[in-house]
Amino acid sequence: MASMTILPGILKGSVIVPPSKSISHRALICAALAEGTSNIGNFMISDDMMATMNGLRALGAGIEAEEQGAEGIHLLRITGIGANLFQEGGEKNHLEEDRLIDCQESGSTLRFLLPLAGLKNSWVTFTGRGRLVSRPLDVYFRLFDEHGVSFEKQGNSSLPLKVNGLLQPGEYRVEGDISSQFISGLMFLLPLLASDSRIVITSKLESKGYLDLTMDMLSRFSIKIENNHDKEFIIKGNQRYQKQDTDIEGDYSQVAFWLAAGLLGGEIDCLNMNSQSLQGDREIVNILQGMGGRITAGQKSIRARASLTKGTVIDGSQCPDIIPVLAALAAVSEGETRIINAERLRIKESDRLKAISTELNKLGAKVEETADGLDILGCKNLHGGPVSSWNDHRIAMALAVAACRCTEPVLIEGSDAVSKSYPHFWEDYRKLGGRIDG
Ligand SMILES: O=C(O)C1=C[C@@H](OP(=O)(O)O)[C@@H](O)[C@H](O)C1
Ligand SMILES: C=C(OP(=O)(O)O)C(=O)O
Repeated sequence: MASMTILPGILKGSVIVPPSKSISHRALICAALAEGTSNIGNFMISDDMMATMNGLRALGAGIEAEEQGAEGIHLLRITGIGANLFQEGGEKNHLEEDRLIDCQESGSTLRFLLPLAGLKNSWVTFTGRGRLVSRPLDVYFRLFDEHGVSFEKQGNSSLPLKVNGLLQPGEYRVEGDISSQFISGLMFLLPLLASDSRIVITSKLESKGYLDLTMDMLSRFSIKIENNHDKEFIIKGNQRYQKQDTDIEGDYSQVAFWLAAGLLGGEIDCLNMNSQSLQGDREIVNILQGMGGRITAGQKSIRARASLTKGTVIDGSQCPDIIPVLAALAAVSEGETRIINAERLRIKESDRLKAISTELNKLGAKVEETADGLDILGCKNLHGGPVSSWNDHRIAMALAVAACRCTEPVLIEGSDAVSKSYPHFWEDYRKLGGRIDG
């Protein structure tokens, strides 16, 4: 496990925000299911992306990557599985044999690729590590029982998991408040089945913006889903993905770190953004402005300038991934902040409510965990000291932002966790003037 020491100081300058991880997963999967070759530009190969790329290769897709510029950005050429997936004995029909898919620590990879294993009558084994082995999968287990897929696992942990198709079309009743990833996963698969299906949402729908991203990418690849007021999704069977070229836009979950850092003392220009994006984490702009942050959003860039931010109430139900960095900012903002409806943060790469409150408090913050969120009383500065990332990329990056307001060095243990979504985070931190040892 690597560690880094961040010396006191502010960040200033401009940064090219990495491409959206969520959109990249979706573009990869759609291209892999299409007939013919699709090109995906501005694609960054992080650990999670590698997991999805390798998983799709195991299912039969061809994926080649060519460097497209600085900082790990690539152009991918994806030869889709297309109709071969359905032809018994087809030349590229790799699903005839047992397949192994290592999802590493990526919840999206596991939950998006699992239903695809239900396209063929052969065993596919899913593995993973870290917290992924205990993140919830019960929704799928129930649906697999109801729709004709066998699975085998050992004891209480979900992984390794062996699955054997064929998933049957029909009615899929899914809770809306555990993970939207189950719903996205079904949306990728159900259009390929021989007859129509519908997904019925049985409780409050959270992380809804991620379903919008899924349906948007599906429609770009010619797959249609009818949305009945986010309560029911009607999906015709026998649809076919059509190849498509696309470029990935900047990531609003990642820009959140740089915007918060900009408000804490410097002035940061964040480039490569799409002001019309469907990403739910675009809400970061409104939340930061609501806290008094001087944020100026243009068509393709967002600027954050040093500001005296104030506490507020933040509802985490639709934008879970930006909560850790908002907690870090709130810890050094004037007054109280309440983060509510954020229970799902407990089932991410760490229990993020526990992780961020524990680590910010080590730095001298005043954060209390509640059942579904955090109560934070802002301080002018934090002192610094040793903290842990809990092996969670978003905790590591949030602590790096908090370090901008620390009077002493901050030692982050497990700083390499950033490779899950943003492998060159520390280089960008340095480019913005951050002083790092290690
Ligand atoms: O679909 C996606 O790309 C994601 C959905 C969200 O998960 P939940 O729906 O489980 O909240 C989010 O936290 C995750 O980082 C990415
Ligand atoms: C929770 C995350 O991703 P995943 O669910 O794909 O592991 C994340 O990136 O914060």
